Amino acid sequence: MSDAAPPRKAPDQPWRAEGTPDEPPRRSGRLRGGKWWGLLATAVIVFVLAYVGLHYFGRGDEPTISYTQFSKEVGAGNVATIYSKGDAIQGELRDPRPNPEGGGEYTKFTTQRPAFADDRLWQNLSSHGVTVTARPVVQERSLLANVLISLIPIAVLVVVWVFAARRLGGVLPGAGGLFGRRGPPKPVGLRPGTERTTFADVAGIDEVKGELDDVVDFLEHPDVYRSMGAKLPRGVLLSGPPGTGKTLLARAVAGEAGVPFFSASASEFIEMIVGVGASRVRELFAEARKVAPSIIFIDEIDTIGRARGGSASMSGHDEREQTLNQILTEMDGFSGSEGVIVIAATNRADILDPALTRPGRFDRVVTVAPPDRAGREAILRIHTRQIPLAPDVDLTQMARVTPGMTGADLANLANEAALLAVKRKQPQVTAADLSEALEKVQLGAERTLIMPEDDRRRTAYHESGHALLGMLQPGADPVRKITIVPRGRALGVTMSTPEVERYAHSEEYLRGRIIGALGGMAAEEVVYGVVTTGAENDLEQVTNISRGMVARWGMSERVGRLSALPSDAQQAYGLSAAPQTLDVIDAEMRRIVDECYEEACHKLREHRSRLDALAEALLEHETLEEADAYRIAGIIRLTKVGEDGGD
Ligand SMILES: Nc1ncnc2c1ncn2[C@@H]1O[C@H](COP(=O)(O)OP(=O)(O)OP(=O)(O)O)[C@@H](O)[C@H]1O
Ligand SMILES: [Zn+2]
Repeated sequence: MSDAAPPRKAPDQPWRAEGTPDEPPRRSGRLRGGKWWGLLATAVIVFVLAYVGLHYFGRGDEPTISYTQFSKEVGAGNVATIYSKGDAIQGELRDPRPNPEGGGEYTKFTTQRPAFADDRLWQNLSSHGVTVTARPVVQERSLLANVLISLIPIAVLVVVWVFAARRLGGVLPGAGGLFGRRGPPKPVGLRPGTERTTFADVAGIDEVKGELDDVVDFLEHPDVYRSMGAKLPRGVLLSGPPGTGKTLLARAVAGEAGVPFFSASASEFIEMIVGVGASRVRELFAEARKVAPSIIFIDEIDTIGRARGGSASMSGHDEREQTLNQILTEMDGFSGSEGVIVIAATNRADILDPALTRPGRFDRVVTVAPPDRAGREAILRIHTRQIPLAPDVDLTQMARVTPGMTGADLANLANEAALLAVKRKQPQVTAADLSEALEKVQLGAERTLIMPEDDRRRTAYHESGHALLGMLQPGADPVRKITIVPRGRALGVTMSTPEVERYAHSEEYLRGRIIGALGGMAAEEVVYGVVTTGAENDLEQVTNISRGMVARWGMSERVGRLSALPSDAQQAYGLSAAPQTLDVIDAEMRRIVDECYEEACHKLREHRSRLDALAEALLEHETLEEADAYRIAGIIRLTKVGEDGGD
């Protein structure tokens, strides 16, 4: 939109767009546009006030004369015309008279007839040839004036509205619609001098950054990818609890690549009338395509993307579905080389419509977990970059006492501490400010799951049990990472992946897997004597592997070398397992699992000091990488010839 273009009518847009710092013309265009609006609004107000003033108060040339004076002039035959309304009289003389109030002569005048006057005025007027008009001009004028006056508050409101709307970047519903904040994407939210967000502003989620690296690379060099005919992800779904930095990450991807960033919240699409959401989605994508490569960020995608068949009201439901379909249609419509990448965020990935995660849509799902201790320290460093810290502040210690807190919580913590320091008129933020702020933030941060200390300890032992047994089994998949940072419904995770892809598994390997999976429960039993409910997933694994061993892979003497559980194809031919066979399968599975559990407990007792060491290290660091885990457990990882050794 050129600077002086007249306001165009357009639907308001629920998204915000941010240019990049390399696009100054657009930004300054918006600034000048703002001034122009200000000038116009001021001019309108001045004009209205002046007009009203002139018409309403601007009759200083008609002096008010006394009724006595007026009667005298009538009697003298000097009154030419009068206009009257009620008892108010306005009139004109034939010959000018000296003003009784002083100030020269007058011909026009106004006066007021007293209610008690009993002077047969009408006869008097007609006998002296006065033209009498009963609908005075003054009424017409005051009507106009009244209209204008009543317009003033509206005008003021409108002006305030426009300014507020521009300030808030279109957050006010409808304001943009009336006043045409349309045209090319406006870099709202990027004030001059604001630095762009980059990966340097994001800490504690390095894996996630790693997963987004190629997206950045693609946005930076779309031509390279295009000339190779390479297809790129169209949609990335960031899934994780609130405050873990999903929005920040999306913005950082745009910042790293130096491309425009459009952000919208899915809930904003569906607040309005049916059908509007879909058309807004269309507009949003059209705008993003115009300036591609670019990023569209859709927050709270679950509000429109939840699996169909929910209990929403009819119209709300329709609107949601239409909006969702429009998003899917737009994404399907990408040729894949346009360079518009959609990043969506949710904290409920579990309820999303599977249509969203189909190939060609949000086919890359990236989990964003709350940070571990080292991550929290890094985040605290980022958010205290601008804050002068007293020498007694120890961010490492701060990270240690903030388990479970997210990036947003930590940012809030740093800010609260700074506010306290300001209130106390200190030159620097001290350790005392930080710990007081922590109390305040923890009280307020209900959404954060802060695990009680004994639950953390139990989780640390549980994961250490899995990990240690994984490390002790000869030939088991190496342990890659252990963490007690909660992810989704899991309180902790131990990851082990094979060195090379395996296609056939020995019985020993499978038993090792079962022992490892039981390691968490076994550790709880060894250390606490009782087992908690955190092992559901472990038991699922155990069941699957043992059933396979017994019923599929012929690893049980009693069942024999039979495929005792018919496959789908076999079932189609009417094959099913005999009830006796099922009983035997059951008994054999139990035998294997019981043996494995015995062995797990036995091994953990034997290596109790290693178990303790791992658990303590986990409590301290929350996450252990492969090399550290093996070092702390004091286990030398045996590598096969030709493989790269660990550390
Ligand atoms: N990993 C992080 N590194 C640095 N700062 C972070 C991080 N995570 C969160 N923050 C801080 O918290 C703020 C809020 O995070 P953000 O809005 O990106 O979280 P979110 O995951 O999108 O949350 P929500 O689901 O509530 O929208 C960020 O602007 C940033 O200041
Ligand atoms: Zn477990």
